[in-house]
Amino acid sequence: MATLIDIKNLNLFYGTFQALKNVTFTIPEKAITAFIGPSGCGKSTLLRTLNRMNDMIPGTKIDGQLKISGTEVYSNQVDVETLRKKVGMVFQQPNPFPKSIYDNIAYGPRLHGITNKAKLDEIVETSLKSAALWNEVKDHLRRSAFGLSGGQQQRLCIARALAVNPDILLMDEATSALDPISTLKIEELVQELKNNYTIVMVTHNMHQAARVSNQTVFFLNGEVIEYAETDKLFTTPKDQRTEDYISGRFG
Ligand SMILES: Nc1ncnc2c1ncn2[C@@H]1O[C@H](COP(=O)(O)OP(=O)(O)OP(=O)(O)O)[C@@H](O)[C@H]1O
Repeated sequence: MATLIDIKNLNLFYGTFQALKNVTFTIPEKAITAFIGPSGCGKSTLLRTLNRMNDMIPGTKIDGQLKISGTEVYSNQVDVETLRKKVGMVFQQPNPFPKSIYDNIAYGPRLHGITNKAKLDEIVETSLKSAALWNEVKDHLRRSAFGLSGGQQQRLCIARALAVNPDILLMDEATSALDPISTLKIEELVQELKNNYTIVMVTHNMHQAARVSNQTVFFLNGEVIEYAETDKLFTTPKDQRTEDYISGRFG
């Protein structure tokens, strides 16, 4: 699998607190990479560096290399709007806009200058189909997104991210607020999406990482302890700390 994201000696500080320490690994394209580790180990921080969401946190300092498709993400030349279009994000709590289902999906494309109704209709349909939601909502696209169930809202948020045609989808514990059936649906959906997108997911749920991902990265105290194919990491971890974590001895 070709490398899409190349991280080398990445350090991140919140003020004087160092949240990421010398992080080095690569993320392959069109695969699912899971970040696991105990609370506070830096998983979400690293995820947010990938589309520069940390830029919004005052006092954040970052050094080292973070390249996506060979381009340094933290270079002055990078247009953050364009970066965030290419690197979409789905959060823990479904966060649809207070708008109709249709307008939630059309929001991003409109922002990027698409006004043609037929084109928007097509994007809405394709995105909802890709997020496995179309059949459930196609007859009431003008209804408020708030009328959907939590699991449907999360698939709507995935559809909204897909509508601007990203390469990468970041998922920050995107199923932790959902019931088991909705979680399973999203896990199945993510398996489909990896055919066309590179997925990076933070999960607290080791079973989910083991079920869904191709690669797993184990973090502890801001450091990458182990990075391996998911099967290998869960069956024959190389580091004792990984073994202790996956066997439930801490965290
Ligand atoms: N905005 C912030 N300002 C200061 N410190 C922060 C900020 N965000 C996170 N941290 C600290 O950085 C460390 C890493 O946090 P992060 O949220 O990345 O961990 P995490 O592994 O995703 O945790 P969790 O699984 O609980 O979400 C923690 O010690 C946290 O307290």
